[in-house]
Amino acid sequence: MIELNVVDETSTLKAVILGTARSSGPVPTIEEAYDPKSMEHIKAGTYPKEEDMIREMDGFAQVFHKYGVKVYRPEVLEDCNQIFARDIAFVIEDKLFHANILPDREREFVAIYEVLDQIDPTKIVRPPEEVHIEGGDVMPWNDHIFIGTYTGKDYSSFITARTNIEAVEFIRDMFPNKTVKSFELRKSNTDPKENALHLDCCFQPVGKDKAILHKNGFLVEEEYQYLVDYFGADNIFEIDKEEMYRMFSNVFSISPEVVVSEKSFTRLNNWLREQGFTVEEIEYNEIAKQEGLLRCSTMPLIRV
Ligand SMILES: NC(=O)NCCC[C@H](N)C(=O)O
Repeated sequence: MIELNVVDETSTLKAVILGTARSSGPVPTIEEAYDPKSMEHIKAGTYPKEEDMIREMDGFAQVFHKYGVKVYRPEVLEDCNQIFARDIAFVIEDKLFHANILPDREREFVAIYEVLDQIDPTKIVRPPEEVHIEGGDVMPWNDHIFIGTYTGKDYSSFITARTNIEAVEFIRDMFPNKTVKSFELRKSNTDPKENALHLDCCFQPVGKDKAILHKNGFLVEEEYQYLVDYFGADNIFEIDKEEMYRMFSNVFSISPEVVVSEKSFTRLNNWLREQGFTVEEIEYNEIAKQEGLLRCSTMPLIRV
């Protein structure tokens, strides 16, 4: 049995699901794309090739092996994009939540049955249908749970809005002893530089008390300020629009000391090293073309 345990973003990782780029299907049409960065690359003829994405994900898997992390991969479904394991489910404490994800992505969940079969069924929670939620928007952080959301009346017009107010209330009810803090995120169906697809596209804690943050990803200044005050301005690495677009906030922590990052994120990687982190640099810029990076490709099961 897998004894689920995740209470933060950075404790030492013991078991994780890593998505797969195998059989991810033909290049989608613009109508089939569900994020603006993929759309941009479809239009430009630069959509990533499957073989390149497989190579990048294999590089990520090798880092996990180096650190003794147990890695589960989804069963490969034919012509199905299963790269972003993060969004289909998430673990808080000892429960795995089956996300009510964008309908276009629903098929991805069944493919992790190998993991589901090893979890006590009473620990698997399916939120009610009206609760829209994706793991990229959910971050347990000790006595807090941070959640990205969008509550505008035009919610349904944004394919980039994945977590609604019902989700925030649902998580609040599930964890009455935690502070559930929600953040309104900036959404754009067409401009990836003005779109925080998920909370992890504009914010992520690293180490024990630091965070990467992008102000323009937040619609409400006080909510952005909450994070600055919570971590302290000196502990924040603020990224600009271009860096958000390149997904600087979507690195991934293997422990409070070790962060996996993209090789080309020089400014961030230097800052991380100055702060005393070990930075495991890998290539991931082809996957980045689909508006997701390292955190998005993983679904932690056990951190201790
Ligand atoms: N947590 C994340 O930000 N996941 C990235 C998902 C990217 C994918 N193209 C999507 O739009 O669902």
